[in-house]
Amino acid sequence: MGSGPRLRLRSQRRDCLTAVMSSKARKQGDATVADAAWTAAGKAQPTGPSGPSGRSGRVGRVLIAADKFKGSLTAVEVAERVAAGLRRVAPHVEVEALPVADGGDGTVAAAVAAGFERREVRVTGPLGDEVTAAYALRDGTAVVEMAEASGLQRLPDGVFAPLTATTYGSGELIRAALDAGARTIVFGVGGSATTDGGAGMLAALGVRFLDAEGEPVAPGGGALRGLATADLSGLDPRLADVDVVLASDVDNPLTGPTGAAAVYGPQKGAGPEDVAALDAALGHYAEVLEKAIGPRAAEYAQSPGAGAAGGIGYGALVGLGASFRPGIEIMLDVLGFAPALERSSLVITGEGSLDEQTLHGKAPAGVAAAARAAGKEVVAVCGRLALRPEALGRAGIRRAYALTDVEPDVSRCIAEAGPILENVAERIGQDFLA
Ligand SMILES: Nc1ncnc2c1ncn2[C@@H]1O[C@H](COP(=O)(O)OP(=O)(O)O)[C@@H](O)[C@H]1O
Ligand SMILES: O=C(O)[C@@H](CO)OP(=O)(O)O
Repeated sequence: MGSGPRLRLRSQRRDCLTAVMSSKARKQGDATVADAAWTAAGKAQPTGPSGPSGRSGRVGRVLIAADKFKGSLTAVEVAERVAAGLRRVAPHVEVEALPVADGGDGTVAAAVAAGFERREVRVTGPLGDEVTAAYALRDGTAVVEMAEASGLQRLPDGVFAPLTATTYGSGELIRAALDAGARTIVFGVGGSATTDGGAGMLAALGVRFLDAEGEPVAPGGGALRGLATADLSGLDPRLADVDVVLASDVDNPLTGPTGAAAVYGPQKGAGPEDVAALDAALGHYAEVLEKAIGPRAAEYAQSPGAGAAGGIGYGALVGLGASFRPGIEIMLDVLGFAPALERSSLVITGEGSLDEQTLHGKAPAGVAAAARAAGKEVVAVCGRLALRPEALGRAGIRRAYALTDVEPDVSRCIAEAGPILENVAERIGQDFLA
């Protein structure tokens, strides 16, 4: 496995959303300016809670670094609503928004909110139809999100295709990033409709996957059972000079009981027989690749992240020379989280459901770990909360605020997520900022 690129943190880069919010804050009077000066001096006041309410006295800039609430709010909307609620009770407080993502769907949107340029490309969707997908580009770094081309969100009418869905479009997105001159590609994976081991992606980048008759195998993971040879000689030569970082929030191997098909196949519509067929097909695919490129192909199949997004992690490790990094970790670097953290004293993170999964490398856990290491106070917002206070505390989250605390009817929480989140943010403002 190659070593990952050293992405430099860009100091003081303010994102578009932040600029909007800051200018709004400035309009609210001198108090904000005074507060901004105080935070700019980098002298974050001690933020330890001073009472049962968690009120911490004077808090400097607030950093909102939350992921989306899947199914109800994008990460940008979460940031906007939280900022609006905070302002109602603490208009003097300066707020900075840095929507985050962990490699799955929403990753390009987070990069764009942080100032990357959004580039759209027509690519092949999971069922072979054309879709418009976007990647993000800034200063030679491209953020490519496989879900943009090959995600569940791309299935027309939500009809699953566990055996036939292809990652070909993800390869086309990578090709577009290469055409644009990217030197580093952060390849965010997750939220996929596919279980093809990344064969479609590699085919789009020049690898030939042939059956016993010498014909290209059909798209999708199911057809990999009939794979006879893999020819990597036509792989796009530009990949040799580009650092590819596999950004994933899961570290599953390619196959077996914790592999791509067994764990994530069912959420793509795979029944037990499909799971068995896909698992066998992926195992066979790895054997064919081992014949083509040697034992490292077998080693990669066991590597963390190989089983991400239907095995596209494996395809990226084997074919693109990618290095694996936990998605939220690399994305925090890409988004410029460290400097934003430094100028803040309270961090608000969150996602739709704060649960056990959150603790295993999802965005709020990554944000909280980094913020805690920097001695910052962290609270979380979420649609639903399924973690006990002790578990939150271990993750570095002082308190979590759920929409369902305000509105017990979950369907209303989803339908009216924005206004309810503003109310929740008001409570945070009262507890920590007023
Ligand atoms: N507004 C909301 N109110 C209550 N629950 C929500 C809301 N939005 C999302 N959720 C819950 O969060 C789940 C999505 O979790 P989330 O953490 O956003 O994504 P992931 O699937 O990556 O874990 C939804 O299935 C739903 O249960
Ligand atoms: O696409 C997938 O197979 C899974 C794992 O990578 O994604 P998510 O974590 O979003 O369920």
